[in-house]
Amino acid sequence: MLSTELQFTVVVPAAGVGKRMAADRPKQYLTIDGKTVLEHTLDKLISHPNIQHIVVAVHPQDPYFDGLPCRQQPWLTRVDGGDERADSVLAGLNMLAQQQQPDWVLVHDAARPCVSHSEISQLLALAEHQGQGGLLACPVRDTMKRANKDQPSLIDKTVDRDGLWHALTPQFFPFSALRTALSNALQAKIAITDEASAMEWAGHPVQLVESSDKNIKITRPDDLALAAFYLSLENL
Ligand SMILES: Nc1ccn([C@@H]2O[C@H](COP(=O)(O)OP(=O)(O)OP(=O)(O)O)[C@@H](O)[C@H]2O)c(=O)n1
Ligand SMILES: C[C@](O)(CO)[C@H](O)COP(=O)(O)O
Repeated sequence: MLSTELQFTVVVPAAGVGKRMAADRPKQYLTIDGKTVLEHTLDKLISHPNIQHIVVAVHPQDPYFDGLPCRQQPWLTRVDGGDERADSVLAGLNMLAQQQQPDWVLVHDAARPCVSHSEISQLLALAEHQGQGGLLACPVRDTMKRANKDQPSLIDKTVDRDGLWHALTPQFFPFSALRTALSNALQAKIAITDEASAMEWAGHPVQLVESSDKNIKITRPDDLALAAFYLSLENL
């Protein structure tokens, strides 16, 4: 059990437009049980006993965020997001660097409201025992195929799934190392789709912490009902 003296800050990238969801608004503002996906995620995070502050990266022209009841909470800071998720995360890290320079930082997708406190605690324990950062992940369970580049509906080959994992969030790293790695990777035009890939590129070891596959990222239309189902299980 983590000591509650250990308190952490989370950067939540929430500046996406949700193209794949194809809804009338960005998916983080779609609602489940009368609450937006973003609010579900923020409530889940701030109710964890070891989380004290959240920096949310929001699209500069976002018309929804300022209308959320939690907007005035002292534990919440807004920052303008960027063109890509990695730019939004870096904007949050740069905001934190001006305020507090924490030892460690969590990064968690706004679109992942189903993460559990126990999974977050398992990840945070890396700060006490390993000293190396890591991410929540779940092992691949299906046979994996790579499509033919020229004929995408044709299989090019089967990919050995042994040792393959789905990277999820939160991802948890020493603050200064992550900010440097992410900034340098973006300057080098490296394709960065999660924080771990920046840390890997910079040569840091990254730990895999097994997570439930309930910790889905709401991405496509069917995901919203699935997330609602998983959230309903939390109240049983
Ligand atoms: N420029 C961006 C792009 C994405 N995100 C956030 O990163 C998380 C994961 O990204 P993704 O699922 O790809 O969200 P979208 O980019 O909105 O989805 P799409 O790719 O379908 O447009 C989401 O919480 C999203 O809001 C962000 O903060 N800034
Ligand atoms: C960070 C992430 O959720 C880990 O799987 C994923 O890389 C986000 O990718 P997206 O294309 O921005 O959804």
